[in-house]
Amino acid sequence: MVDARSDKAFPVSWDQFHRDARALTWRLSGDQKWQAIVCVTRGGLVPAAIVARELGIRMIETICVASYQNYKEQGELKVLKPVSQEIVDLGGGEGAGVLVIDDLVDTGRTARLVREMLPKAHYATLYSKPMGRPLVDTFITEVSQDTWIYFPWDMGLTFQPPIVG
Ligand SMILES: O=P(O)(O)OC[C@H]1O[C@H](OP(=O)(O)OP(=O)(O)O)[C@H](O)[C@@H]1O
Ligand code: HPA
Ligand SMILES: [Mg+2]
Repeated sequence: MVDARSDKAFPVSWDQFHRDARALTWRLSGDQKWQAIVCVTRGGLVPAAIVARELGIRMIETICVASYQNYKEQGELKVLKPVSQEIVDLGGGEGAGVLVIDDLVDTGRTARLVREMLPKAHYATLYSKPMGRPLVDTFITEVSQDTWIYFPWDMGLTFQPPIVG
């Protein structure tokens, strides 16, 4: 489980995730009226649902990318479905007025690719690591590069042996 990339664990409960998603929404709820949310699947689906509910946004698009296989190993970045031209053209083009939501930025490779498609969009994540941070406009919590974030949908309740005994 421990490797050079991530020897610390940052487990996030459903409660914490929900609180962080609401905190992100507060930061995004200023004067700007978002025309649409683009969520980066699959990790962006859950935060996007919460943010969309809080901001009253019903225009929601996906961009489907995959890169991490076998957990923690990043492979080739694959775009399985790009964002539609209709969404790119909103607000005058290049994604202006569009809010991109993902669960986190790590190396920033995913964010860089999405930004090429939507250069004027606002990129928001719940969590960030130092390498990806320059690519995000708004985020809630930063963890170190060698930390692995465990999302609630990837975990379950397990018995913990007593500390003594
Ligand atoms: O900054 P990066 O190093 O590119 O990593 C961040 C991306 O990695 C994860 O997605 P993943 O490709 O594992 O797919 P998933 O969302 O379907 O889990 C995460 O949800 C981000 O989208
Ligand atoms: O720290 C992480 N946790 C879960 N998925 C990820 N994908 C890239 N980095 C991470
Ligand atoms: Mg993802």
